[in-house]
Amino acid sequence: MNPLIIALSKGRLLTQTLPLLKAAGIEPAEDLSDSRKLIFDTTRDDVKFIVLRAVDVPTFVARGAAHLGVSGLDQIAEQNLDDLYLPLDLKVSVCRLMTAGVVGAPLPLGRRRVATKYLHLAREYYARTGVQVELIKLYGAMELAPLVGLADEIVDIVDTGNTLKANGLEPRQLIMHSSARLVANKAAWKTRFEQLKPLVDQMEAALV
Ligand SMILES: Nc1ncnc2c1ncn2[C@@H]1O[C@H](COP(=O)(O)OP(=O)(O)OP(=O)(O)O)[C@@H](O)[C@H]1O
Ligand SMILES: O=P(O)(O)OC[C@H]1O[C@H](OP(=O)(O)OP(=O)(O)O)[C@H](O)[C@@H]1O
Repeated sequence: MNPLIIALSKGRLLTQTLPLLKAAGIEPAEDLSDSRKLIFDTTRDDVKFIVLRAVDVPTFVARGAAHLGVSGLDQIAEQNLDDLYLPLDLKVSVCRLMTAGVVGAPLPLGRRRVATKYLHLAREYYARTGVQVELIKLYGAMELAPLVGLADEIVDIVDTGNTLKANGLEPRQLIMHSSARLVANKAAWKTRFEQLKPLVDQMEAALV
């Protein structure tokens, strides 16, 4: 059988996932974080890691280019892809997707300008709550948008709230809770069940 491909992303998800994979007997053969390589051997001959941008992990797994991956539920929900199965909540990278705005600033009576990288989830949320919005797609530093008059509100990830506070913003409405999830390709979950199930069970046993 071809090696099992696990899609990971650098940053907080990687740091928090590697100990769980280690508990399942899988470690990278070299340090992932300061390498330019994108495919890595592991301590198991039948397992390889690929390293992607966090936002791309659901795509690789949904299309079967990776069998398993780690992604935030926010990203999974935003992309709303078929063919993904979520066998395990890793209970790390816990955060909330929220609306936020300048402390005390009134909202416009008419259409609200909202800056976010979560276009799909934001559109769904405002439609559900009956608010007319103009969505402005950004790729980062969302907190800046209300400060310079680009937007009336943002939709972004909040954890401690420190980033909002440091920029004079306040959290408003909760859209969803998120945490890191193991994502499996649905077909692979069936065809490779004997290989995947023990791995997921070992990771689950290592959760604190
Ligand atoms: N401050 C935070 N605290 C806890 N979890 C977070 C926080 N920010 C993001 N996350 C979660 O971690 C996931 C990955 O975030 P990360 O910052 O590693 O990637 P990214 O910013 O989406 O991607 P990139 O750095 O490639 O632009 C997010 O999808 C979200 O679920
Ligand atoms: O409530 P807090 O604990 O302050 O966390 C929230 C911040 O964390 C994320 O950014 P991150 O630090 O991942 O940087 P990024 O913009 O590169 O994703 C998110 O986009 C917020 O800006």
